[in-house]
Amino acid sequence: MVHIQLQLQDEHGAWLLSAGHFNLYLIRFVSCPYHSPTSLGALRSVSVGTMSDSEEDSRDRQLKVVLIGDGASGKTSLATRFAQEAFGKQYKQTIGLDFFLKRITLPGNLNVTLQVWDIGGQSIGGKMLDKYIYGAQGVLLVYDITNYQSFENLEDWLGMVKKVNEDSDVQPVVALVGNKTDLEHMRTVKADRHQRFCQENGTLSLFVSAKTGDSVGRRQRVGYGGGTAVWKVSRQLILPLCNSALPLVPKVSLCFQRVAADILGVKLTKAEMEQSQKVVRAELVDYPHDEDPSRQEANHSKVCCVQ
Ligand SMILES: Nc1nc2c(ncn2[C@@H]2O[C@H](COP(=O)(O)OP(=O)(O)OP(=O)(O)O)[C@@H](O)[C@H]2O)c(=O)[nH]1
Repeated sequence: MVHIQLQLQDEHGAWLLSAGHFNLYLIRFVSCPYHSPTSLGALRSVSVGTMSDSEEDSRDRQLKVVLIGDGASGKTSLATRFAQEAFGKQYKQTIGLDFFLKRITLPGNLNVTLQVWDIGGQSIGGKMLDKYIYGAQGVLLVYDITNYQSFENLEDWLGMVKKVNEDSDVQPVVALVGNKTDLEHMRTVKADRHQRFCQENGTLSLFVSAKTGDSVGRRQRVGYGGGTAVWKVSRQLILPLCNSALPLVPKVSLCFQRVAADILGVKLTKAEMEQSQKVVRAELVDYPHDEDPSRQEANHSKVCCVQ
């Protein structure tokens, strides 16, 4: 086992990443020009050493999770909410990709370091996308519930994930993430379209708001899609929730936690799910489908969220 210490700075000298015990594929990443130099700066240092068996036993598990989906669907916001509990209103397009690291603990005191690869929406036509996705154990397919096109384009994003993994025995855990649920009143992608996509493609199903950190609006029964032989989908996690009298909604951090747990085959109990989530009630205002949501701006104040 090789122990690697990496330190990366952006072009302004801010630390992007400083951590050890990385897998070898990240080293490949560093040594190849996968990244636009404008968003990933200098590699500060690399040290390589060996690790004993006992050290290896006690080390954190490392998981690579990629966020993909159209530009402005909220991938960076989700990653920032997860890693830094922060949200920025201003849109700054991700060029290439950005990294986030966060350590989480799963049941059984299992420490997991998630490497979150936030892939810019413009990468869909680019040459590097397959390389960014390669090796990911988890894939969050993100769309904006108020932007139907961002949902439609998921076929292309998922197609790329399938292509990258076509020769692989182990398939990534894929989650469909409907973001911006705080804008429920502007929703253009119906929840049943979302669920159908999950069933057809065997993905996990999540609704979130990077802005609030929660899922708000229509109370969402968290569930898995129907599953196919192609995708690795564990149903263990969801059963307790499906049986729950009160459907629950996840916090952003729980989405990442659930994907990590599913990758590692760890079962989260209902109590563990509830620990990191708030149930949010919202009064809904339903509009005719053919109405342009932008014309509904004046009615936004009718939506009231009670926590
Ligand atoms: N209301 C609301 N706005 C959000 C939410 N998530 C993101 N946004 C906003 O949507 C815009 C785009 O968010 P980003 O996170 O930069 O989107 P992205 O998918 O990373 O975009 P690319 O870098 O182009 O791929 C920003 O103005 C965010 O503030 C959300 O949950 N609710």
